Amino acid sequence: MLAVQALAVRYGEMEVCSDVSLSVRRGEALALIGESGSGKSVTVLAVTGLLGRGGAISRGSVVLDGEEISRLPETERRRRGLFGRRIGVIFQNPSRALDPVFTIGQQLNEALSLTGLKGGTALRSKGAEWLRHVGLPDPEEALDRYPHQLSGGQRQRAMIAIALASEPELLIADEPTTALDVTIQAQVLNLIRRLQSELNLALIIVTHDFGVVAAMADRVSVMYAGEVVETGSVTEIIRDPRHPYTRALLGSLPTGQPGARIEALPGSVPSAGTMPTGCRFHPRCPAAVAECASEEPRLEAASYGRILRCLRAEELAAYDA
Ligand SMILES: Nc1ncnc2c1ncn2[C@@H]1O[C@H](COP(=O)(O)OP(=O)(O)OP(=O)(O)O)[C@@H](O)[C@H]1O
Repeated sequence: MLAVQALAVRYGEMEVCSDVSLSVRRGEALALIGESGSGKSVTVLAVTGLLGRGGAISRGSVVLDGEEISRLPETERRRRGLFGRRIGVIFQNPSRALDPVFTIGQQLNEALSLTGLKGGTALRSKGAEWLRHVGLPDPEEALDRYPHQLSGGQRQRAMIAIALASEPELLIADEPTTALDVTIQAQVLNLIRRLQSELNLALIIVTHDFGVVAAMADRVSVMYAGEVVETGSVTEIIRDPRHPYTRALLGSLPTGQPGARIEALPGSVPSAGTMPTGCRFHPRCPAAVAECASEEPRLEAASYGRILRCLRAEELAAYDA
């Protein structure tokens, strides 16, 4: 459904994504994980044509269902209905995505009319059906409410209903539950997963939480400093992470043992102006050798069926074996 190949994105002079390759099939869920600032959101904005002022795709390709869309200007991509119609997006903060001056029903109508549905009664009953689908209490009544008259969890559900009402082929959820209570988080994640499977959607879920990855996704792409560094099946990556960064991410999870030490990864993601030479992760990498500081690793298929960006991938795998 979506194939992003060697994508680079700039804001003015700053290259904020340098080499992002990922793909997702119909009916499949891909998680995009990485620390804050690794370029996850920028990747999503580039795909949807929402980079905004000063932002542009500078290299690479974005192919949506066979059509190359990265060369289209942002406005053209949006006008042709790629965003909203073929790609549904759920943002971290529903207040950003929902328009405060229109009722939930009016916003649902707009999405539904993209599918060709017309007529007040038909729109209203379909709108209520969507709200019921996402588990909103009193859907009929909720149609006439403004976003501020709903709770945070309800707003998130309404946004999911609006994103799906236009019947997109690809759903992108960017940290869809970060702003919610943990109990509501689980409900909303289950809801997204259920709808994704019922509607056979391609799903990209952006997160920095491996728990979310495990619960939601079939495959995962790990991002670091504007690049994808490892891609593979969720089960395999959680059981046997290969890239030193993925290992560090998984190693920094609390184990649940009282008093157990959490292995913190020292330092932070470098920013666009201060990228290290060679491998971008080398200054923080416990496995780095001299070569890592000078040679840029490419994203390559490793012999054991994983896609990795690490000069020492084969060597470390042999060592582990
Ligand atoms: N509008 C913008 N103008 C300039 N730089 C930007 C803009 N938006 C993002 N960036 C930069 O792009 C880089 C990647 O940001 P992005 O928001 O994609 O990270 P992220 O991985 O989604 O982080 P988080 O988990 O915190 O959302 C950051 O260095 C950020 O400062």
